[in-house]
Amino acid sequence: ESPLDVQRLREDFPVLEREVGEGTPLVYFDNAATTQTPKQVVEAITEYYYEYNSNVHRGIHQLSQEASVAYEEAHDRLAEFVGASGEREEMVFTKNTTEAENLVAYAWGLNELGEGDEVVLTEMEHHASLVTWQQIAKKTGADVRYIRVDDEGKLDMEHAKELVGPDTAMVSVVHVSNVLGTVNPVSELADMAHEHDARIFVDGAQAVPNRPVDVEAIDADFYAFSGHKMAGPTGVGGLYGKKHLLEEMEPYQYGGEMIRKVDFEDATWNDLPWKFEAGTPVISQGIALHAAADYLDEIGLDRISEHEEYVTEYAYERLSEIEGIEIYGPPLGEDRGGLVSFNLDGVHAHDLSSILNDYGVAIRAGDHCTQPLHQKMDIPASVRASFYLYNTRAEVEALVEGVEAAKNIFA
Ligand SMILES: Cc1ncc(COP(=O)(O)O)c(CN[C@@H](CS)C(=O)O)c1O
Repeated sequence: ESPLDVQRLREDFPVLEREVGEGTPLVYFDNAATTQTPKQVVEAITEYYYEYNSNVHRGIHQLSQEASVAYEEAHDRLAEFVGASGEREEMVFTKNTTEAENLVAYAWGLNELGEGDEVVLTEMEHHASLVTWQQIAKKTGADVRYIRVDDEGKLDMEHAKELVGPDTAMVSVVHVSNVLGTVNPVSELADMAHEHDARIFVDGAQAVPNRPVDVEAIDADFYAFSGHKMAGPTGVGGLYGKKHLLEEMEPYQYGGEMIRKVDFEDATWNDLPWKFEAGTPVISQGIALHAAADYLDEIGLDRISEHEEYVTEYAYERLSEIEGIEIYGPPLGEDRGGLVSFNLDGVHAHDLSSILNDYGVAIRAGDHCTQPLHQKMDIPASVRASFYLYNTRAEVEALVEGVEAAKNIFA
């Protein structure tokens, strides 16, 4: 049984009542790309623009005071949401996970990396991490190494032990793979990195929305996530960083809000986290992200995780019954994210996704921003169904029906 009252929760998401095509009920299974947004979050945005829209950072007038307090408290709330005791000083708001990766790659990587240094990634990294560190390594003369992924889509930890060593300066690893669903042993990798005085960056885009995350228990040096993947709005992401690291880092974007004193010769920087938030920040988005964190905590992330497992294992089982289906990632019974990526023999992923669209099922087909992983798996693309707190086992039947239909058409 699911621990959630899904029918009640679905009332918070009007878009889920949508019909597509010729009156076909929408089955939204593209949550790893972006989740839907509950009324409570939309109302937080509306309330901001109707009642206290203003620029932040302490204008003298009342609206600016109210907006500043709300924006600052949103940082404290998201820090708490991921287990950061340093509150706002350890929580930078970015545009998304990708910008968080770039912030650390530029503000930390450009200064800390050089010839002889190594950045250790994994073969399952998203482009937000893989391309970013690959290009920063080119700029600094550092080398990149990739921890192998085995046939079950899990990290080869023996290989990780070989790669992480005295030349390692940074380990950057995805917490939950957006393709395989693999949940990586990020605490173990953090220990390995720290044994060699290296830093670890954890990409939590597919973890923070779906399971309790405690950055201090992991001992992550940096941890990134996106608001739009956790029932929040687009345009805001979170970068957790250990306070002493953020304090040592120079900003990589300059302008208003991030400065303290400026003269014609030089400038000094504002306190954390504002030092890393140049210009007018993501005000309404950050305030809405606070509402999203409250919404998810009210349900309970452990219950959301349990519900996702309930739907995912059913989808895995039902798809496995279809001849010609190949499912990627760890087998059932292992801890995995709320998604199933697969291919149907003889049917290109894009053809399958368009048939599924005819059945009202919204899934993703392509490389999911992990082209090297697909090259390694020797597949041009994959189809991915990804679930969230508002999906049901009954919806999985529409997915199965669509796959069967595609099989009859194409295979
Ligand atoms: C593991 C992981 N890491 C980083 C990102 C980037 O998140 P942004 O909010 O776009 O910056 C994503 C977003 N993956 C989307 C778009 S490709 C998917 O369909 O899988 C992700 O899954």
